[in-house]
Amino acid sequence: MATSQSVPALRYVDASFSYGGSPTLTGVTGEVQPGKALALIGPNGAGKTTLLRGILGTVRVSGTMEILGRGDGKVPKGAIGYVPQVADLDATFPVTVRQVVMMGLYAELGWLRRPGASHRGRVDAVLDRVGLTDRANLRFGELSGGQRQRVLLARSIVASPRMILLDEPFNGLDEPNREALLEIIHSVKQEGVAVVVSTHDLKLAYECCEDVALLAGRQIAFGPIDSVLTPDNLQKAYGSRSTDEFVGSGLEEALHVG
Ligand SMILES: Nc1ncnc2c1ncn2[C@@H]1O[C@H](COP(=O)(O)OP(=O)(O)OP(=O)(O)O)[C@@H](O)[C@H]1O
Repeated sequence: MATSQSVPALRYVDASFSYGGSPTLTGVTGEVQPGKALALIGPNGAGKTTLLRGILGTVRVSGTMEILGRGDGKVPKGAIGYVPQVADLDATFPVTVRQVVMMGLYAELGWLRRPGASHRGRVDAVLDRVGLTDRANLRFGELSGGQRQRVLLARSIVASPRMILLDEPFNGLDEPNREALLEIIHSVKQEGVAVVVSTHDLKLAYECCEDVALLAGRQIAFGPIDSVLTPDNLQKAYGSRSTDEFVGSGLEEALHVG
């Protein structure tokens, strides 16, 4: 878990992100302190996932990007937890909930992947934390979508990361699962973990994030949520698109504020 409040967990200055050709996302400047959360907000194709991939080192980044105080991309094993947008696990794959969470320790376990009692204890503790102890031996595919999302979050935090990246984690979740996920995010923040979450859900941003990066192929604005999510900035990001598709997300209300 994080120990220093002075070194940002993530800091980038005029960073650009590309898949090899011309940049997909440009002009990104901002930082996330340990124990704080940043929401990445923007329309489809804005570059939210791309920015997360930049942190993970799977897309090309130019400009400055420092992760946990390092600018060389050499992040300690297990220091970043990741919950992808689309589950990277086939729900029909015969693997138990406990095994899925254990995957979060693979970097520590090495290629033999032989967990000891302490690894099993950590998996049990994190399953308890996400409220799924009684589901531990079920097949992953037998769980509801929201429960699966909680398992994937458990997998991302079992190695005690210093930063977690969540790609649209609340898509399609019902209220109890949404609440459960929010509570876990709040509790890991209290332990000093930095959180970066891509979301279309502005309410979520208000509920758990201090800062927002508003993106639309470039960074429109970065900073405290109230100063970024202004009608003017949202219009810049979303243009003249109908707000119908955002009903319930908080965007429609935000665009009509003031
Ligand atoms: N592997 C890839 N190779 C090339 N271009 C890609 C790749 N993945 C995404 N892109 C492009 O990068 C741009 C940004 O996509 P990205 O997935 O980062 O947007 P997003 O803001 O996360 O969108 P959404 O809200 O729909 O998930 C899009 O134009 C997309 O087509």
